[in-house]
Amino acid sequence: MPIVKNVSRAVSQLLQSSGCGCGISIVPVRCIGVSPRQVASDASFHSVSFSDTDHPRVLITGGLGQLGVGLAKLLRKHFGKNNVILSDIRKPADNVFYSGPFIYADILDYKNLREIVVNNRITWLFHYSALLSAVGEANVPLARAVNITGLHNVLDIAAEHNLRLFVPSTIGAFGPTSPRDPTPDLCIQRPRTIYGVSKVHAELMGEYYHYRYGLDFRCLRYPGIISADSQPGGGTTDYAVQIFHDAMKTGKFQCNLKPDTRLPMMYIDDCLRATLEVMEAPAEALSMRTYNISAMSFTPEELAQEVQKHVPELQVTYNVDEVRQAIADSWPMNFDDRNARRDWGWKHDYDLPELVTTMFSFLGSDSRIAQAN
Ligand SMILES: NC(=O)c1ccc[n+]([C@@H]2O[C@H](COP(=O)([O-])OP(=O)(O)OC[C@H]3O[C@@H](n4cnc5c(N)ncnc54)[C@H](O)[C@@H]3O)[C@@H](O)[C@H]2O)c1
Ligand SMILES: C[C@@H](O)[C@H](N)C(=O)O
Repeated sequence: MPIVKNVSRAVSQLLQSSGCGCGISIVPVRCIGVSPRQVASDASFHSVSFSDTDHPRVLITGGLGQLGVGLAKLLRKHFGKNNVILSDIRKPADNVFYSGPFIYADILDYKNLREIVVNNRITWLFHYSALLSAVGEANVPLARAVNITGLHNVLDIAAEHNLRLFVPSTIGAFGPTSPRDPTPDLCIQRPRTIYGVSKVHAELMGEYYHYRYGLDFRCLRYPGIISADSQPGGGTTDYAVQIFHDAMKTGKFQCNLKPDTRLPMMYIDDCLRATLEVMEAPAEALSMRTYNISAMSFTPEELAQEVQKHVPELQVTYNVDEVRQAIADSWPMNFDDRNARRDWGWKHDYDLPELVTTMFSFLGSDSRIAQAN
């Protein structure tokens, strides 16, 4: 296809997908000839070969954490194995490496990331790299670099190459002065962790690039995510995954949050499905670019009671981690996700009893397989 046709289709896609509905005229970055990084107006736009009938070409950054491998699996089912590239700075396990394309990508290396996007004709980018709340407090300079500088690289590359960009935010983007029960989409956001500050920054920068440059930025604020086959990366909600493993292995669980600490949570399948759904939603359906999504809220005590229905002998003790407790006490207790439900039909499948049953059936079959081997 001639380049001129490609570019004009890209521009019209970009204009259609801007969908801000705010009455402000959008000038895509490429039309004004100066990108946020001062890239020449004729540089590297040939990656735009994705039309509505094609599958997107996907890159996932930070893909070896709790969520990325599951996301790759879901997207590969929809778009084909070779259209979804998982990336990280860590070495993948054999089963991950052999399940589809994997590439080394450090989001702090702008040129490396740009080369990957260009050479692989990427059209959709899921930006999962981050340091989570607890590990972020333990290493603020690194969290600031990965979560803020890394995001800047991703935003610029996405704007230059006309990508559809998904960046997850979190319940951690709210703070002690936000309304906590429930927390709406739009309210005061003054988080007190570097993680939360960087996520508010990501929400605002993504929306700014959308309105300023027409970037197709989409963002969901995830609750704490619970998964059976992947480990959390150092957050405040990690206890809600660990309890299942300890219940199965030792029958004893020591919780690092107080028994009555209520936080929004979600099963990983709901989270990843929501992510795909918001990326596939028509731009005109999105009245906002950053949405809360919700499924359930519970306290450690309530989770333990539900777990004890499956493992009655489980003993739970509490040894509160002051850092995590202070973080949890500043976060939403319940999330108001009415806008996501109204705009693009978000609906969760898993509530607390279903989550617990699903976790045990997964871990149970997993441990039976391990014992048999
Ligand atoms: N898991 C949750 O409960 C949850 C909840 C809300 C939001 N989120 C968000 O979802 C995303 C994925 O979360 P997760 O739980 O999988 O995180 P994780 O901590 O498990 O994984 C993050 C990954 O980022 C990678 N990374 C670190 N520095 C990097 C760099 N310089 N370049 C490239 N990759 C780098 C790490 O190696 C790691 O594999 C994050 O942005 C997180 O903030 C997660
Ligand atoms: C909530 C979420 O962002 C992450 N699991 C954390 O606790 O930091």
